[in-house]
Amino acid sequence: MSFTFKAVSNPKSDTISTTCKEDSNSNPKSETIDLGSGSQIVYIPRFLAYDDACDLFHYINNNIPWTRPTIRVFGRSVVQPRDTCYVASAGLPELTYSGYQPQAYLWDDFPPLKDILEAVHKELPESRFNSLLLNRYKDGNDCVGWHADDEKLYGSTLDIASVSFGCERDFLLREKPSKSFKEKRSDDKPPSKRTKKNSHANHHSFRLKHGSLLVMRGHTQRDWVHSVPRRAKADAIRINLTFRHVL
Ligand SMILES: O=C(O)CCC(=O)C(=O)O
Ligand SMILES: [Fe+2]
Repeated sequence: MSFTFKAVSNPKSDTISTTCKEDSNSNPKSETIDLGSGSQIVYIPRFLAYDDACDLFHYINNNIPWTRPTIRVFGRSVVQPRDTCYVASAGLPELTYSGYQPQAYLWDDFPPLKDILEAVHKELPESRFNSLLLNRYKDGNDCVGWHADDEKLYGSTLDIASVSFGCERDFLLREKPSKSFKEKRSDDKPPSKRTKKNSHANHHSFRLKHGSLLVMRGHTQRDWVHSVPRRAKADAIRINLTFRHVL
């Protein structure tokens, strides 16, 4: 099964889809937040056309072999509060996080995921992602706690591209407390844009829309943590794909 969708956000594309009429005037095409010290967030609310994102949501929801693993958190075994799956190119080092090593599926097992990867690469031509962590939040009780994706196998200045489907959820970013390392760096620059009304200097919040793309760039994993907190009012499934580059 393969989809022939096109990302809608790339103005260079000559095949811009017009299937999504929703919010067409109320969303900017792309928003860049400079977090300072070489970290940025890029948010594209309508990366995928609405209908394409719906088709992909159903495919991923029904065809991915979701598991809800037990992980180690502060020395305790806990069931991860969301479903997960891992896809990676052949021959990469194995991923381990929180004492858990997910089975790596191949891109060829799920052709529509390759189509999304291709759309992401088109949007971010300088990126070469070779692995993907999938998360499924069944409702507002499912979440991901504060963390940074700073595992060694990603290297020090990775970009992570995050595509969301289904129920809108809040994605929060908070600066790590210790700045001693950053203050020694010569490329320290004050952030240029910290004016969003839902953002404080060291705290940002995005409501991630169906079909959106959010990119964490540069030193975001070194200097910031992120989370998707529980939300009592979220009563539907959200799926999130995070594309990463394993060295
Ligand atoms: O669901 C999200 O938006 C974020 C997921 C995440 O942070 C992760 O998989 O590391
Ligand atoms: Fe993460």
